[in-house]
Amino acid sequence: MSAPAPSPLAIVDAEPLPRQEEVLSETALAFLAELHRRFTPRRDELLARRAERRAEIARTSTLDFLPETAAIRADDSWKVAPAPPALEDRRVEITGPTDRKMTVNALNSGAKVWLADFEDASAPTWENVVTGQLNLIDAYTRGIDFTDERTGKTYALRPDEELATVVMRPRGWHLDERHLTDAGGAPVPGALVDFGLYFFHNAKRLLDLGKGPYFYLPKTESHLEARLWNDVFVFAQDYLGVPRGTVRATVLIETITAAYEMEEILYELRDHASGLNAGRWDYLFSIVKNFRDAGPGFVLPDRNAVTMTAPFMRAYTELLVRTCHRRGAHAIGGMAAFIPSRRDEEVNKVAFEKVKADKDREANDGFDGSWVAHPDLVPIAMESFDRVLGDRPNQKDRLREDVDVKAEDLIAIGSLDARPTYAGLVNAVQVGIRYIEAWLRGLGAVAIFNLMEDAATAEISRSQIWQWINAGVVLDNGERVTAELARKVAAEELADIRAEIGDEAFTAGNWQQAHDLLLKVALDEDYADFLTLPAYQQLKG
Ligand SMILES: CC(=O)SCCNC(=O)CCNC(=O)[C@H](O)C(C)(C)COP(=O)(O)OP(=O)(O)OC[C@H]1O[C@@H](n2cnc3c(N)ncnc32)[C@H](O)[C@@H]1OP(=O)(O)O
Ligand SMILES: O=CC(=O)O
Repeated sequence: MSAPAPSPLAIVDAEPLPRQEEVLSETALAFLAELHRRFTPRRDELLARRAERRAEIARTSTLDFLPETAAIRADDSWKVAPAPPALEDRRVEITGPTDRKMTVNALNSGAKVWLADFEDASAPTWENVVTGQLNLIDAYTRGIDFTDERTGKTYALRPDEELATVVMRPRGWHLDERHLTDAGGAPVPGALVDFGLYFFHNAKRLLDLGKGPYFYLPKTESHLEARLWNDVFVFAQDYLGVPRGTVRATVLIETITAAYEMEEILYELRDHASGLNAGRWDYLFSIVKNFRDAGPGFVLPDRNAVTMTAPFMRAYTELLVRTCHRRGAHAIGGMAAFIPSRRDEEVNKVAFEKVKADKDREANDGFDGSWVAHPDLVPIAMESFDRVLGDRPNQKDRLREDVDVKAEDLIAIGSLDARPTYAGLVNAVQVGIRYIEAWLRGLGAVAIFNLMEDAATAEISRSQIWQWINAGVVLDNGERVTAELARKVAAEELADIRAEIGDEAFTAGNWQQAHDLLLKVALDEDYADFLTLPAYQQLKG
């Protein structure tokens, strides 16, 4: 029996955008409708499984490798598909949102790869969702060059061969796109919208350019979610008549549950997998979120005091490199949050030193490449990886058979010496308010106190406040963290911001709203799974 015709999707509650018909064409929408019809029910089931698993963690306060997939882990015979030429050498990857300027700057940055971000570095306004897709199409058709009317600066792409390879990051499974609904009024998952539009418009064009439709998959919590992505890829390739195996996906290992299923995730995606990435910030968020009520042994100190050399973080990255190389996949390092400043030499010096130390460690540990958040950091990371890789495109031959990570090593959180501080609480509140305010203005990534902040880093801040209150943490100054203390600190921060930027700018911004939202997601007993879920309800556009 043939499948029923896809229900038409409606664009709802959205002002028309210039050139939107180029992205939201009839044929593209029919493809999205088909993706939605086939895969959203399974997405819904998998979200329900997430909740069951979290309930299990709340009951047991532990995690282990899965007994039912032991045979996959024990089987030495399988490998992932060989990397396509454009993804053989990934020694430096720059990340960032897909606005027009960032698109040109990232492609020109000298990095091997650009993670074009529709996820944590992008607030999902309809405009960002649609024009981000247009910018990528314009980049591939070489129609993106422009002059910034505000500054008069002109932006033009360098010749083809020097451009970074794009690996596009769609939204995670949990976020819906409220501006696209089916006949029953149900929204289409943002992941399918972002993936679908990008794949539909660019897959063939990218093949003609000698590249391909490459993706970063965020916030995956299990190998079953990876299986869903694999099925989406198979269907999408067949639909467009593109050979199976053309898509390549790099999975972010950035949830604590996925860390126990790295092998299985690669196995599910083996015909489409090209690597794993150590998404450290979401990983910390996931640890706090999942063990938020597991007692004092799971309380993390101040966010900025948890470094990649903490034993449980090291266990995670070592296992990731070992797993990838055993299976022929690239292991890609994470984001050092220090941002340089073209105006402040001292800030620059600190950023360069910190990023160099981070990238040196990753290169020495066997990673094949790593992320930077800013073009001025590309040469720093390049040097770290050039030193170790030389002329080789990667170091997948370093199998790291010396690595032996046990289940308990990944959650040995109590092994840290540092304890939460009052300054850490203040910083969490400051970052939370300032980040949410920017997000409500449509900015998904911002520099705050010379650190890159995005949805993942802000999630850690608000979750730590929640956890510290729940665990009755006593800070270094002797104060117990309570909801009242958090409210007092937030009120002080709001007053400080008003004094800093003046009444006019304060009123023009979303500061009170951001303050209220932060307190909601940090204090509500009913912990929101993602801060972007309630924030999206309030996002205009
Ligand atoms: C945990 C995770 O998920 S990490 C991945 C998600 N996060 C990100 O991708 C963050 C990426 N980084 C950024 O968005 C930016 O670097 C920010 C917001 C942190 C700082 O940006 P700015 O304040 O514009 O920095 P700054 O003023 O120093 O920028 C200098 C120039 O570099 C450009 N630039 C800065 N970062 C980037 C980037 N990541 N990609 C491309 N260009 C960039 C700016 O556009 C600017 O260009 P211009 O000179 O033509 O105007
Ligand atoms: O997405 C990356 C992370 O560090 O989080």
